[in-house]
Amino acid sequence: MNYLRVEFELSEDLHELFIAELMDMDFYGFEQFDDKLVAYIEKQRFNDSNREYLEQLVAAYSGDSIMEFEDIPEQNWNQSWEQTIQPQQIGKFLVKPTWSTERPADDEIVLEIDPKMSFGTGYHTTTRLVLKQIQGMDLKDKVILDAGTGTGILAIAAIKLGARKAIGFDIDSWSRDNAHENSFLNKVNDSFEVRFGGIETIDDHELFDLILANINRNVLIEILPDLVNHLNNDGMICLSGLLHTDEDAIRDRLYEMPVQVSDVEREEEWILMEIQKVAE
Ligand SMILES: C[S@@+](CC[C@H](N)C(=O)[O-])C[C@H]1O[C@@H](n2cnc3c(N)ncnc32)[C@H](O)[C@@H]1O
Repeated sequence: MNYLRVEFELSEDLHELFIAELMDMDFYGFEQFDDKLVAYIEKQRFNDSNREYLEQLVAAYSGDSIMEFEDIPEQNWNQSWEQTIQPQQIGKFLVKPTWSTERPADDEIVLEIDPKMSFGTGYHTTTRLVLKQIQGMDLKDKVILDAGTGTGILAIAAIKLGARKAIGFDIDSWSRDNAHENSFLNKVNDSFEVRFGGIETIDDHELFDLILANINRNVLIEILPDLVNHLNNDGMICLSGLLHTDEDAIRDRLYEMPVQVSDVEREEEWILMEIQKVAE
């Protein structure tokens, strides 16, 4: 499979906004520099109308700045991608690729994540927000749903915090394979089941103590009623992938559902909303 590398000459303050737009268009990996944003997409997912849309976006936000396209053969992709992935400490987690020799501190929980093409290196603020939110939770024996699992990083973290079982689903086949690989790398494959598809892969009778969903506003708004239906009594949802401008739309959507917003965490442009089930 071939990939397209798109380089945007773009000041840093516009990166988060563009990343949100690009994620909606199925772009995956992002590299951020002071004055440049680089994004990757499977070539077959990119067509002329995507290109036109990007041109309009760039024109609207950064005048006549430059956008460059480059084809990347798959073989080179992994090499160049791997070089950009460095270990990262996020709260009590050390997120690292297998090729890094960094050693964890005694009390750190290691998440070995080889991201390849899947989103979820821990570098993105939306992933970090969830990891920080769950690190202090008592997840012993809990059952977790990870909606839009990507690399599987959130499900793997939850299991390492004591969860008994996690189910992750993703509509992207590369993510499905990568989450599966990462479940073996972290030796949680007995407790982590990865499903290929959307919320319909979860049977009506399957209930969860904690649902983690780092996707994006439109998908979350669509699947929120299903997520709430799959919550145990006292269950909780962490929604991420939301910009602070999305908060009202999510609150409107929750209206008349048996839940309440119990916390909102903010970092840069992004928010995490923690939602708690309440007795009906
Ligand atoms: C922002 S990434 C999050 C990945 C990972 N959970 C993390 O926190 O780093 C969103 C993921 O959701 C997946 N996704 C997008 N729309 C989806 C949908 N309708 N159902 C399931 N997964 C979806 C994408 O393929 C992508 O892997």
